[in-house]
Amino acid sequence: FLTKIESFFVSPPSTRFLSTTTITRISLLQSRDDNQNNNDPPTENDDKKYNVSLLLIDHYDSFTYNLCDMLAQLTTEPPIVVAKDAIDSASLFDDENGSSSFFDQFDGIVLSPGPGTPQEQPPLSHLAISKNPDVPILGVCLGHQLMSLAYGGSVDRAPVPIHGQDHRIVQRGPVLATPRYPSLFRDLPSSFRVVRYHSLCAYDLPKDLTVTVKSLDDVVQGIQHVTHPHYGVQFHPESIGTENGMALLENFGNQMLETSSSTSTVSSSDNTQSSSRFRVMVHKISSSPSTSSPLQVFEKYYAHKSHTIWLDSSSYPSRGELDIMSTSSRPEDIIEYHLDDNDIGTDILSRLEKELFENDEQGVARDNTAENLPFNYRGGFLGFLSYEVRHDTQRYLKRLERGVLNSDNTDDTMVERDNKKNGNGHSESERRVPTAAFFLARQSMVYHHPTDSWFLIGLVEDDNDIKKNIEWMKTVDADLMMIAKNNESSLKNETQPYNYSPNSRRSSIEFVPNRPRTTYENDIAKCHEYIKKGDSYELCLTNKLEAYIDANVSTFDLYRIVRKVNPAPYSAYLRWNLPSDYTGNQNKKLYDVPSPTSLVICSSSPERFMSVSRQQPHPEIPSYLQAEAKPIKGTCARVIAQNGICLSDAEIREDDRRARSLELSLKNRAENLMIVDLLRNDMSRVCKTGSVHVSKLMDIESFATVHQMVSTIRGTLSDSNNSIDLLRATFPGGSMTGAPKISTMDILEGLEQNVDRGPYAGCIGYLSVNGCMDMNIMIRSAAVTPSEKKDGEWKVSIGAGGAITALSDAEDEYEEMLLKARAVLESVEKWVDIIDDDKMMEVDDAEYTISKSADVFAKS
Ligand SMILES: C=C(O[C@@H]1C=C(C(=O)O)C=C[C@H]1O)C(=O)O
Ligand SMILES: NC(=O)CC[C@H](N)C(=O)O
Repeated sequence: FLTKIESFFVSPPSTRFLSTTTITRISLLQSRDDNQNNNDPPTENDDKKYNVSLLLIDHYDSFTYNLCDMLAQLTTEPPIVVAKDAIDSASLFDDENGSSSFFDQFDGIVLSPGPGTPQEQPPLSHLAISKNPDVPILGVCLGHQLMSLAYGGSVDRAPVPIHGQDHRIVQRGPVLATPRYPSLFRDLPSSFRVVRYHSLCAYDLPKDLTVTVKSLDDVVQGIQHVTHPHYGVQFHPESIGTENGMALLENFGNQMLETSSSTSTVSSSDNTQSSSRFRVMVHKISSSPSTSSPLQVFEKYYAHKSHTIWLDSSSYPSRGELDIMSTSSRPEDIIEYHLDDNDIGTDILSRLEKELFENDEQGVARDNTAENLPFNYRGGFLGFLSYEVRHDTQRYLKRLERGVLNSDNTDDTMVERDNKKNGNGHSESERRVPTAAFFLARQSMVYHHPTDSWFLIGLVEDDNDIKKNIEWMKTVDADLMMIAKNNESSLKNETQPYNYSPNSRRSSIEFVPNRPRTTYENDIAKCHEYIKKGDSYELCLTNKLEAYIDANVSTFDLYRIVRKVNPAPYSAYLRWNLPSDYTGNQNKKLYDVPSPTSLVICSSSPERFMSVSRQQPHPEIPSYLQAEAKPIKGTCARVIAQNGICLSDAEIREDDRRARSLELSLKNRAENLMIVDLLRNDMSRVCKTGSVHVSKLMDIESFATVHQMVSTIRGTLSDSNNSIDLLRATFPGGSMTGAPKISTMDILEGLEQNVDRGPYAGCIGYLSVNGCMDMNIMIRSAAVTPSEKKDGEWKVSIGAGGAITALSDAEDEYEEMLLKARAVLESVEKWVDIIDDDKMMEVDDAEYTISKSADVFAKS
C-alpha cells in the first residue's frame, strides 16, 4: 500500500524581504526581475530605453500603478511612487532660495489621476509644477487639471461626467505660439480613441498653455506649456481601452532623456537560503470514485465538525473544477481575527504570512510537485476575510507610499474607525463573530472533477506526521471504497424526490432590508452627486437583507439547498465554532445550536476574486506564479423556467437576446472597463513589470438567475512577492468597491451608515503552502450568525448591491440589487419551509425552481 502514497519533499527557497518602508521596498514592489525567463506575456520592452529617474505623485487613484507599470517598461528603474500627502512642503526645500534635494533627484515627474478637485490637493503637486520649470512633467487627468490651474486656467464641472468610456480625440495645430518642446502627440495619428474618467475639465486656459487635443464635445483633452516641457492629458493613456497610450508615454520619455542629468541606483535584497516549514504527502484514491460524490463525502467526514470548510465547485462542468474540504480541531492551528482588537503587526494577513512564508519567500516556490497533480492546492490555510479587513490593507498600502521620506507614520485609519464605531454602539455578540478566520488544513480531501478523482493531501512538519497521514489515508481509502459499494447497491432504490412547490405556501420568514427602498434610491442620488463632483467614478453600493429564525436548524441543509438552487463555480460552506451531533445519517438528524461566536457561510458565488497558480508552459522554462482576477461587472436577469417546465423556443431566444444586449450595453461595458483598469492597477503593484494583461475582456457567463459580464486579468508575481502581498495590494476586490478605491470606500461607508458588510464582499478560499491561492468574492451568499436579540435564535444576512455610475437609474439599480439576492433568498425560504414542515427529506433530490418575480420586498 505504501507505494501508493507518494510523498513530495519540497526544496527551500529564499528568505522573504520584510516590510521596510523605504525607497528600496517601494521600488522592489514594482521592479522587474531581469533574470526572468518566463514569457507570460512577453514583456514589451526588453531593452529599457531611458536611464532616467522618475517621480510619480499618487493622488490616491486606482489607476496610478497602471501608469507606473507602463513607465517602468520604458525606464531602467521603475518610478518612485510618492503619495500626494507624504511630504510636507517645509521639508521639501533645503534653503530659502528654494533649492530642493528632493525634486533634484528626478529627471521627470508624473502627476497621477485621482478623485476630488485640483483646488483641494495638498501642495506637493502644485510645487512640483512651479519649482521645476525645466523638468519634463506629465499630468494625467487630475494631474492635467492641476497643471491647468497652476498656470492660471480654471477647472470646473465638465458638460457631463464621463467614466470608463472611449471617445475620439483630435489633434490641433498650435494656435498662438509654437511650443519650444516637441509635442506628446508627435508621430501619432491626428485622431484616435481614448478612455475618459472625468467629471471636471479645464476652461479659460492662459496663452502659455497650448491646447494639443480636444474631444468631439469640445472638451480640452491635452495641453502643453509653450516654454516648459510640461504636458497634461485629460484622458487616461494607461487605460486598457485607450489607443496609442504607450506611444504617448514614450514621447514623454524621450523628452526626459533630452533634459536628464542624473541617474539613480536602487539596491536589492540579498537572497539568503532557508528552509520551508511543510512537506506535502499526496495519495490518489484508487476506488471507483464517481460513486462517492463530494456531497456524500463532506456529509460523512465534515458536516458536523466545529470548524470546517468546503470549497465547492457546484456548477461543474460549467466552470469550477476543484472541491476542497477539511477541518481542524487543534487550537494552535485555528486563527481567529477581530479587527478591533488588532495591534500593528498582528493583523490577519501578517499572521498568515508568518505561518506560511517565514523563511520562505513565496511558499514552496521551487515546488517541483506541480507537474504531478492536475491542480495547485497542496494543503494550507482555509478561511475567509470579511470586507472590513480593508482597513488593514488600506493602512498597509498607505504606509508604503508615505514611507518614502517620513518614518513617522501616524496611523489615522484605525483611529477614524474607532471614533465611528464608538458612536455606533456595536453589540457584544456582533463583535465576537470573527472579522476573519482561517485554519491550517493538515489533512484535506480534494475532488478533481475533470478527472473524476479523489486526492488526499497531508502536510508534514515532523516524521510523526508521516505516520499519522499514512494511517488517515489508509482509513479513508477503505471507507470510500465502502461508500462506492453501497452506492452501487442502493442505486436502484433511490429515495423519492421531495416535491417542493413554490406556490403551495408562503414561507414564514420575513427579510427586512437594512435600508428601505426609499433610502436606497436616495443613496443612489447621493452617489450621482459624488460622481458629478469628481469624487468617484463608480460606486458599488450595497444593502443587507436580514431575517431571524427561532427554530432548530441544520445549517448544512441550507447550504445543500443553496448549491442546488444556484450552482456556482466558487461556492462554499463554512461552519465556525459550531459543533453538532449531526452525523450525516439521514434518519437521525440533529440540529445546530448557536454559541455566541458561531458563524456559518453558505456561498454560491460566481466570481473569482484572485488566484495564484504555478505555471510552466514549457519544461525548459522555470515555472512562475501567475495571479489571476476575474471581476464581474454587468448583470441582467435571465428568463427562468417556472415550476420545472422547460423554456419554450421563444423564451430561449429571449434569454439569448438578453445576454447579447448585456454584452453590447454601453453602461455595463463602462462599468466593467473601470474595474478592469482598477484590477490591472492593483495587480501591477506586486507583479513583474509589463506582465499584467487582460486575457479576456467582457465575456458573458450565465448562471441560474443572471447573465454576467466577466473579464480576466493576469500577471506574473514578482519574485519578492507572495500570495499575501497580492492580497494586501488587491483586497477588497475592486468589483465590490468601485473606483478610485480609497475615496469610494470612504463614501460607501457613510452611505451604508457605518454598518459592517462582514463576510459579504470579502472572500473565502485557500492559501496553499506552495504559494498558490484561490479566493472568491463573497457575493450571492448567506451569513448565518447567532441573533443579537435572543438566545438560541439565528440571524440570516444576505448582502446585495451593484455598481452605480453616472449612467445608472435608481429604480433599475434597486431591482438589480434584489435580483442578485434572489437565488439565495429563495433558498433560505425553502429551508425555512422545511423547518416549518418538520420534514425529514432528501434535500438533494428535491426539485427547485425560482419564482419569476423578485417581489419579496416589493412592500418595502
Ligand atoms: C454587489 C454584488 O455583485 C457585484 C456587482 C455586480 C454588478 O454591478 O453588476 C456584479 C458582480 C459583483 O461584483 C452582489 O452580488 O451583491
Ligand atoms: N480621473 C481623474 O483624475 C478625475 C479627476 C477629477 N476628479 C475629475 O473627476 O474630473
